[in-house]
Amino acid sequence: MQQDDFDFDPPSEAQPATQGHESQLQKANTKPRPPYTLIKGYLNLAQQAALLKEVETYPLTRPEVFVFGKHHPIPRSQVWFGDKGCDYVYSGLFIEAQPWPHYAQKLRLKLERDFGLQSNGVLVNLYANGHESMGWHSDDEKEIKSGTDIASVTIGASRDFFIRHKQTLDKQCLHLESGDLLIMHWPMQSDWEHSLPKRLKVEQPRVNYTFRCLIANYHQHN
Ligand SMILES: O=C(O)CCC(=O)C(=O)O
Ligand SMILES: [Fe+2]
Repeated sequence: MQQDDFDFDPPSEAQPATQGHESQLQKANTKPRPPYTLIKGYLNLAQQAALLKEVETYPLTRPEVFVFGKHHPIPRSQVWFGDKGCDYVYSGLFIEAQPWPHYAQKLRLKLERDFGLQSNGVLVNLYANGHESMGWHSDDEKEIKSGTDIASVTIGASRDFFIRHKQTLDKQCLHLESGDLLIMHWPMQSDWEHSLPKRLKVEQPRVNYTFRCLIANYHQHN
């Protein structure tokens, strides 16, 4: 065992704090409820620190998107790590998979061990401060494998995360803090959108990892 492996290997003791899809409350409530599981404090401080340090080595970029006839840099920076053949088209941008860094890979294996989460790629977003954000969207790209969940891990600054039903516009706000894990269960992306609004008072950076399972080689065949 490598010395730096110690802190990702023990099984997690964290328990689900909120189960978006199974609570008694939900059964009694007729309003649509997003199918998610929120696990507060999933990662301990050492795990968070290891990931934050690793982020400094990531080849983050700030691609431009074409909206309303103009090019705009996205209001955050990002990188996509994935297995061979797991390239991704996200916000209309083709992103080639970069090889997995050490701790991002360890986190992927931990999620698989703790929850049986299947993933072959992770999108990492860095929000330098509360001026950076992500607009309403669903992670419903065609290359995402049907039936798979999306796991989102937050490190750094706490931020509000909104979830909104596409038809009823019912809205929920989750306050995501460093170390929290949010699992968005299939088929949440078909009925719900999510966003990370600006919070101008936030001065610290936040990093978010969203683990996804793609159909391998999708862009070679489509
Ligand atoms: O930063 C977040 O919590 C959201 C990230 C997200 O929605 C995405 O990467 O698709
Ligand atoms: Fe998303």
